[in-house]
Amino acid sequence: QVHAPAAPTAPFPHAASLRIGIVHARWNGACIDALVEGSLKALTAAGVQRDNIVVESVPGSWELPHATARMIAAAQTQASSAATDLMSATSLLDPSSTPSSTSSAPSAPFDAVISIGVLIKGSTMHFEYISDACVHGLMRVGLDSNTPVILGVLTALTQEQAEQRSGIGKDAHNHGEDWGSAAVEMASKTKD
Ligand SMILES: O=Nc1c(NC[C@H](O)[C@H](O)[C@H](O)CO)[nH]c(=O)[nH]c1=O
Repeated sequence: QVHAPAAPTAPFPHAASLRIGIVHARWNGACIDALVEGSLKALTAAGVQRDNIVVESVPGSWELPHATARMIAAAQTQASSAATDLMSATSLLDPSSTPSSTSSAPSAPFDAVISIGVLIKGSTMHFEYISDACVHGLMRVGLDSNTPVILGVLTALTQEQAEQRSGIGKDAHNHGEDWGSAAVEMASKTKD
């Protein structure tokens, strides 16, 4: 089994301020739980604050592109509307004005999102169609939103393959850890 290249050793100075989203499907729950935990482990080990990681779930991998797009868009809208409120409340034209409410600082958009799903081949072509649509959909969401979307979708031919890549079993490797490292690296690139 080929492992991802080691993450760059350079520390990521912005890690403590990064906001990371994780969207995960619920099919094949044992693998999903392990992959999410592996991603969280790598993110926090790199210095990302657990409070800055938002985790959401969807029924299956088919729903990942839509949910990922909505998670990114919601955070961007919330951040821009909060910033607008702040600006309108402290009008530069009227220095005496003060913020109307003690609103907290605008919530920031996500710096990267990890989309996690586990697809296992069955006896029909369902697996192929969902896998293809999901992977291409996630690529499009990342490009359209200009937010790094990390591909955390296992497309396994057998249960054993899925478990091996979820860190379950002898000599298994949890790919969730690689996805967490990739998220920090890509998110940091937009901060540098
Ligand atoms: O069928 N197998 C799988 C699956 N099917 C459900 C699909 O993603 C979707 O949720 C439903 O079709 C409803 O839209 N979803 C997975 O994540 N893994 C699978 O292995």
